[in-house]
Amino acid sequence: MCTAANYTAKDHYFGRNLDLEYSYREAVTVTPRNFPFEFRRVPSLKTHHAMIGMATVADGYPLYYDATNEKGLSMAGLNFPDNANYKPVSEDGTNVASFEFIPWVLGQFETVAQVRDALSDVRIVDLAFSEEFPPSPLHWIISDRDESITVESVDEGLKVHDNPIQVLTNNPTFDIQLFNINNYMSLSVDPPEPRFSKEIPFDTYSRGLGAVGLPGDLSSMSRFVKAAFTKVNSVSGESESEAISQFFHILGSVEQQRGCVRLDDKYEITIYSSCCNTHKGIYYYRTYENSQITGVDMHKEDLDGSELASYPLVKSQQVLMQN
Ligand SMILES: C[C@H](CCC(=O)NCCS(=O)(=O)O)[C@H]1CC[C@H]2[C@@H]3CC[C@@H]4C[C@H](O)CC[C@]4(C)[C@H]3C[C@H](O)[C@]12C
Repeated sequence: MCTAANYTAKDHYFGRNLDLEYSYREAVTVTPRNFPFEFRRVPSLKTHHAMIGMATVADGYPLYYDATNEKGLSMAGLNFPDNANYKPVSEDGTNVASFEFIPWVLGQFETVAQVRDALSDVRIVDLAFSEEFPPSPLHWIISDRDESITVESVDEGLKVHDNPIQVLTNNPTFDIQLFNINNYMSLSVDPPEPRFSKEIPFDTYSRGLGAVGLPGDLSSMSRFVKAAFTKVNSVSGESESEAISQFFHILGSVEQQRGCVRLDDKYEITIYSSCCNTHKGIYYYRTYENSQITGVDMHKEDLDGSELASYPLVKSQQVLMQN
């Protein structure tokens, strides 16, 4: 399970939690403009927009989980088991393999509007990167500063949903996630007005009563509602420090603590949380054990080069002793 979100203060921020019980050796990876992107069934991109994000690099190829390009367009893949349906390669249309989708989009486009147009003849095809990396069942959120869409390749074909909440989690399909939000329309950050009955002497004995009913469990529908409530009501100062702190608190509202979701002999945890300043191209992250925010600035790399730059995650806790 995972959660992705957007937040806008002075700059725009995009990031996600990766919730899993194991790690794929992910690293913060910058792909410069002249790294040759070869694709299986669509023309390669010899030059393209540079991008930064979290990836497993396999045979020199960045398998991105989430990334942002130098124009500020961002994209993340989140688990979508049983619903994702990738298609066989066809003679017509634009056949993009699921593992190519992030580089193919971020390599060429600057805005969600451009992506929406381009997707009209795209089919996500069921080609594997390798035996070690078969296709994962994913759906995607694609965002710029102004809007987000959710892209789902399902039995009926490719669905592109507007995502006004700018949050994505996992199952069920996005139309159901959006509909489910209706159940929570009366939640509020303000103290409630008693409307239950005039007969009962209600007492606002605690702060926060306006949002009683907001789910707190870690299921995917509940995380969608919780992250949406936190995100749409979020307030912060405009400085980088205030904005990224707020962003990590939005993701923190749905993070997974070890022990709460059991998978056979393991537990699902939030392996990392990321927050990219999409304007500055700085990718910040925290890991389950490292609460310190670590950053990688894409503009410190040679973006006209052709070699990937990869930064393995700093995973151990950074404690600042004060005496
Ligand atoms: C598993 C993760 C989602 C986390 C999640 O939701 N976990 C709940 C599991 S559960 O549903 O609760 O059981 C997803 C998110 C992004 C994915 C990578 C995308 C690039 C690449 C694509 C290739 O084709 C296959 C390998 C590849 C490295 C992918 C591996 C894996 O699939 C990643 C990490």
